[in-house]
Amino acid sequence: MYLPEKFIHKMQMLLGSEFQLFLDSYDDERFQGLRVNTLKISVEDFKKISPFKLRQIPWCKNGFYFEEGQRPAKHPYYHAGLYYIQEPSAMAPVEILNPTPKDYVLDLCAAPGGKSVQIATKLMGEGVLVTNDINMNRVKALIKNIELFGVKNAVVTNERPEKIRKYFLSYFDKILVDAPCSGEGMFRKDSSMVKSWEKHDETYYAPIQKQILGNTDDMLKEGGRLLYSTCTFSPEENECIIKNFIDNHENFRIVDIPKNNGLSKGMPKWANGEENLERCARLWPHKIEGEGHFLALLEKDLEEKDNVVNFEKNSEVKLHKEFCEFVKENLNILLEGKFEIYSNNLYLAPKGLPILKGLKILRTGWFLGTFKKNRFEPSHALAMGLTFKDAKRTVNFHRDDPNVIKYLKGETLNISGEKGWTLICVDGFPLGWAKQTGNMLKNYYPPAWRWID
Ligand SMILES: C[S@@+](CC[C@H](N)C(=O)[O-])C[C@H]1O[C@@H](n2cnc3c(N)ncnc32)[C@H](O)[C@@H]1O
Repeated sequence: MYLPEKFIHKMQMLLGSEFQLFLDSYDDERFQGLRVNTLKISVEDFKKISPFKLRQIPWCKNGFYFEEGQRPAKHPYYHAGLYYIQEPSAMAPVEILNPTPKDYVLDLCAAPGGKSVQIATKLMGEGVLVTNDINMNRVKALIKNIELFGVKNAVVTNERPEKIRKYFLSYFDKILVDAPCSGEGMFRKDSSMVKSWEKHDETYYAPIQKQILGNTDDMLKEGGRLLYSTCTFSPEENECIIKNFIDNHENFRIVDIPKNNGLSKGMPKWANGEENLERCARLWPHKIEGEGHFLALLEKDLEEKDNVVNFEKNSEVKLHKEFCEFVKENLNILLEGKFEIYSNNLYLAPKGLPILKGLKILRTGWFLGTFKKNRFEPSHALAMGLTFKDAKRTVNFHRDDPNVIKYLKGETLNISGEKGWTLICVDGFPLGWAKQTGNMLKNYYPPAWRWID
């Protein structure tokens, strides 16, 4: 494949005798992966129903390679949110950060959300995930993935890091900065990255990365952990960024990332010799079955005095009668917690949020639906966060039933049943809403998500 001369020359200087192996890896096949959504199905159960041949990705328990020619994005299970398709190395950062249930986690550069949904599966519905991206178009994809995965405890924002930091002083247990970068590690996966590298190389990205990372320090709790990752090789965007951060933040230290499963050490000599940079990790395409990545895990010391911030709950919203009726008529579960209404949209917010007035928020927890004239219309996100048993009326199709694709294409289904909102499922997993009237199921699958042949 075509690689820019300047890039080849630089990698040759950096890698010396290893360079030829590195270069040869560009002729190897690229690896493709999917990660099982354990909010909806266990890995064991997914393996039993998987239509794809799967092989374990060593650094991610829920992650599997699938073979070239298989098309998991064109399967009803994808529309049921049973997995996320993700480049295998990109599964490593969240595994290393390792959020646990009840953690408050920030994903600062999150779109399109591959790592956010991975964090959400680790939180198992507890704690809070604040997931942000500066680019509004990309935030739309982020919202789609959060909803498809059935994530209920995420707040989605579209803000600059310097604004977010003011709202969340000493709030987060874990922060992920999956920084925008020159993308050298993705050349094999996506050759268009070469073109964008020719426009913007490390000299463009390093100052942006420095600035983004520099805004995270006081959002982290004492003892909290921060993971910085890129999918590029250039030391200027990796070891040098971490060295600069550590030099300016005495209360942070680099935590050693175990060098197993093919992970290699960070390279101190590429950043003026700071020894502890060895504790970072590099994923090299000639050493693992995946693309190039860099990871640094940082921990904030415990001595620092915490800023005292009062994360008071907002006042409870008085629930409209239409929503209470909807729940009574259509669901077998009670929805309890902190409800919030923004421009007629009803949310069930995660517990423990600070007051967020002034931030550009697109989702604050589980989006349940919209109040329309004298009625409540359930959202697609509500359907995706329910299980088969949670709805009073369901229609469950086998994955090979032609009605599945008809439904995903937005067509009306000629099926009779009891009048009312009906949860359409594939093999027991919700796909979305339909409304039964007479002998027809009127389709409420979101137009923007429709199946295209
Ligand atoms: C490598 S991508 C993130 C990929 C994502 N973490 C995932 O796993 O799907 C980097 C993201 O950073 C965003 N970004 C760029 N500058 C930013 C900034 N100053 N603050 C927040 N996000 C930023 C870009 O819009 C882009 O979506």
